[in-house]
Amino acid sequence: MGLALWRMVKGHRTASLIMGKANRMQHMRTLAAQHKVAASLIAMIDKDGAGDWPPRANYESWPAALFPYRSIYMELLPMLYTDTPSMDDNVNIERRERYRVAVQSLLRDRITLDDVTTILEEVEADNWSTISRDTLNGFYCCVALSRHAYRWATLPVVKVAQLEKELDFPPELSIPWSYLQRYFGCHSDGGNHTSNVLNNFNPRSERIFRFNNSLSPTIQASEEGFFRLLYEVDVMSFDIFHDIVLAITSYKDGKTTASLDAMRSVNAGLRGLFVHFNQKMREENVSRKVWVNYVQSMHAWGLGRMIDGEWVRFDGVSGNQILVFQALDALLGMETYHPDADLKRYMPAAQRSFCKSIKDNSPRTHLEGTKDQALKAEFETLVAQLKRYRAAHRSRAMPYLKQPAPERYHMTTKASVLTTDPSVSIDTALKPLEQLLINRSAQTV
Ligand code: HEM
Repeated sequence: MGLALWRMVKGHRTASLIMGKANRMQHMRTLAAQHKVAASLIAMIDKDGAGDWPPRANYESWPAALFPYRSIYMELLPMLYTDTPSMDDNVNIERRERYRVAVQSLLRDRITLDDVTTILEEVEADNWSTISRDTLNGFYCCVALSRHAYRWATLPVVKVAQLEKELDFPPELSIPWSYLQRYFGCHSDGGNHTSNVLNNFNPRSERIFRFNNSLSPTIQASEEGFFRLLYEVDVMSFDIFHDIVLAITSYKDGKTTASLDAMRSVNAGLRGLFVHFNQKMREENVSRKVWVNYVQSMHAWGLGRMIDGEWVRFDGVSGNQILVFQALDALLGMETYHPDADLKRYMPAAQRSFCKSIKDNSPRTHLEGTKDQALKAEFETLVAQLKRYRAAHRSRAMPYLKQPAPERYHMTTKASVLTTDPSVSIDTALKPLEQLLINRSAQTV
């Protein structure tokens, strides 16, 4: 099902509920005055989303002080990327050095850091006269991706880059990042799903930063197809968030039938999302042959540093940071997939708050006997659907990770390098990650 067809089906399924995104948004704003869960959704939409969901990211009206960041990334993409990575470490070390020196020199020449920090100080003081929230989102994406590009400095990822454990960033990339980390309440040195994936689309759903400049149609289409699939998951999620809030607040207000309608709508929304996932996570949309090295590479991280006497290695961007699955798990009352420290590293504060508020207010544990029988059944349907989704995700995802990529060690964005031992097979190396997925499915009850 394409997004257009999904929109038609969705219009039909929500007939008994509030129609149209603007009306739904307005209704949430009204509910926010009385219900914490609605208030936390609105707070998230206003802060991370710049007034919408998926987040709005503006690439048209940037303050002059920030604009060079964008042009430097674009200008140096041909130096960052190659279709045929070398198997020679020395060649790759040289390439990495060349890219980093070029970045440092352009940043130094074109960026006036004081002007950048003045803007970010204003944001910190909640003064939006120089930059709008949607422009800040675009800038968040740009700095995050520029940091990922600087970190790898050779795409596809190669072994010498994977062995790097620690890295100093140029001040133009490190100082703004600490402001952005504070503003979004998200502490990883690397980017996250919001900064790298969602904010990389403008309001016309066009993707701004690409990670390859290959002429290969398969590489181009797979990069586009994969990130568009992820973005569209969040396009579909807005209605699910709305319906989750409606299910909770209606129940609290004693309107059991309205709560039941909303839960049915949550399940219908997830069904639509699941169909979309099944149709787009396919060879013709995202090729297995190129995904691991040409699509996923950029979003890994795998660098660390000492924090309070402890070595911390940060993960890269993973599907595990997608909000809707965390929101649905919270509605079921499940523990979070991420431990608390990881949540703070990889999920913006407003998104964490929304999920916590769903969990704190979910009616599931209060459902009683025959009165709430139908609602209980809808929760069971949600469990079954999520389990089905998790099984499908595992069986679709694993073959992508098992494709040969001789220029690199086995790696995933979460675990970084899995092993440097050539005698360890990819199946063995991936076992612990596959186990995580199996465990999550078993915890879905
Ligand atoms: C080639 C594509 C993909 C691969 C290879 C892949 C691989 C993985 C792996 C290995 C994990 C477990 C480790 C971790 O937490 O990062 C994971 C987790 C996860 N992925 Fe994916 N994934 C892919 C695409 C997707 C897509 C398209 C979605 C969403 C539509 C998604 C959603 C998730 C979620 C929600 C989790 C957390 C576990 C859970 O809640 O069940 N992934 N993925």
